[in-house]
Amino acid sequence: MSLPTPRGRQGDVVYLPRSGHHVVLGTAGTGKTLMAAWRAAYLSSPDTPGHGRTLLVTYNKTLAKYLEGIPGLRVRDLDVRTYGRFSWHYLSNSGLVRGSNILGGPARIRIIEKAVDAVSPAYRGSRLWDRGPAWFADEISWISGMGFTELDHYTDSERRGRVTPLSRGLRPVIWKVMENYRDLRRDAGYDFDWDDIATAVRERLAADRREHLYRHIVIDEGQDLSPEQIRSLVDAVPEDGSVTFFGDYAQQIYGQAMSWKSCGLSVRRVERFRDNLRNSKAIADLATAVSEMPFFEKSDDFVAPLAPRATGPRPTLVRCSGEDEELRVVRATAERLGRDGTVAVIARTWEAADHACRGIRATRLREGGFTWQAPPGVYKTTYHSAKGLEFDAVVLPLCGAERIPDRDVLESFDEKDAHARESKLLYVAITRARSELVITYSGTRSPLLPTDPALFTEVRP
Ligand SMILES: Nc1ncnc2c1ncn2[C@@H]1O[C@H](COP(=O)(O)OP(=O)(O)OP(=O)(O)O)[C@@H](O)[C@H]1O
Repeated sequence: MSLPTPRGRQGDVVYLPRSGHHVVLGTAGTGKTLMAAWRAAYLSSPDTPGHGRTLLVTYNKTLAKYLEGIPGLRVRDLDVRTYGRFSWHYLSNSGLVRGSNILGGPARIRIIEKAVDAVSPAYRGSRLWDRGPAWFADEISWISGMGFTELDHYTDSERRGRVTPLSRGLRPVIWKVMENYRDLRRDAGYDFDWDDIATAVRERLAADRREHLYRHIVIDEGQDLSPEQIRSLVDAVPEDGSVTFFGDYAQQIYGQAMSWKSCGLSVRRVERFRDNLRNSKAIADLATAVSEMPFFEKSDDFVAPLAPRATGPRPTLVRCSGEDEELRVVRATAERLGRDGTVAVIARTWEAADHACRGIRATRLREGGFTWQAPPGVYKTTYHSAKGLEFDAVVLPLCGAERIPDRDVLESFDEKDAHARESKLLYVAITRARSELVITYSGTRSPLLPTDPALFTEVRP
């Protein structure tokens, strides 16, 4: 099957000028991923004047694999990559990374914890140390993502992405933790982590006299790349090349909270997609209600959606007497819906997704596994990894207040920040469903779910 033909504004976006920078914002399900694919295919096609090798880049591996599988994208001059893969390859080809010496995941958190232990005795009594290592990891990611190389840049910056402001007086202390972490990391044999690698890419590009590998870069889910990552992509194309950025700020789930405006993109006008072509009206109404909750932070880049035309049943909210009953409902519902179409059980964590699907056949979508024309069946994934994908039906299990917002996030951030972050994830998860959505909970339902009874059909098993 080939790509659906662009409609209306979509066609204008595919054929935007072949040089310069372009920004396309759109709400969920408006065709950004498809048009990113179309644009990348157009820019790399030998029939296009000014064509050249093109990179289609996105944040998460599952989406990159999904894009790779689109038939129209299997062409010689087009590479589909995650940002991590692009940056690693570039530095590796330049001899600047050895093997896999880029730090990430729990090992990074452990080193940050050691850095906190090393710095904290000099500032005994500070409330800063009440924060968990995940909070420090997030702050260090933010500093790296902004590309700050001097303390002054950090102390003078407006710290976006936190509902609760972070006092400027504490920033030199956090900077010390970051420096200490980087020293410890180097001692452990790691030159970079996945956040500061972008600055290394930029530094290398500035000194690189070789011909540019890519003439055009198309970015999907651009809101999840840090400003420094976007700047590195802008630096990676020649002057007669192009960067096209597609994004949705309502789905910004990686904490950077910065607009494309701070990313080195200079554009004449911003294109906006408002027609949701994925969700039924009832599902889109629920997503809109989530985005209208008081803690859901909306930036200037938020695009108000138009109500979709597709009809479908209202989302079902199943109130269960306990977790055992809830899991029985989730498994039976997923098996029933998976007979005729694709159904994803999307949970907040991998542990919850595996738990919810225990005993049934479900394909785990961790680093791929979901293709352009996936067959009917049950798929399981997390809110983060479902990014960019879509399914005929979605089941969101374990949506009680005990689990959503996530406990670890609540412990690491204060309640306002935690709710702002977690409601974006919930928004992403809800908007993955084309026509059917089932949400289950036991105990008290999550405070992140809207309370308007008109949005759901509420049932007990
Ligand atoms: N021109 C079109 N013709 C037919 N279907 C379309 C068209 N454009 C988009 N769609 C359909 O709309 C749905 C959403 O498209 P897509 O995944 O590209 O949206 P998106 O904006 O990237 O969404 P999200 O940001 O929520 O992941 C898909 O099912 C896609 O096939």
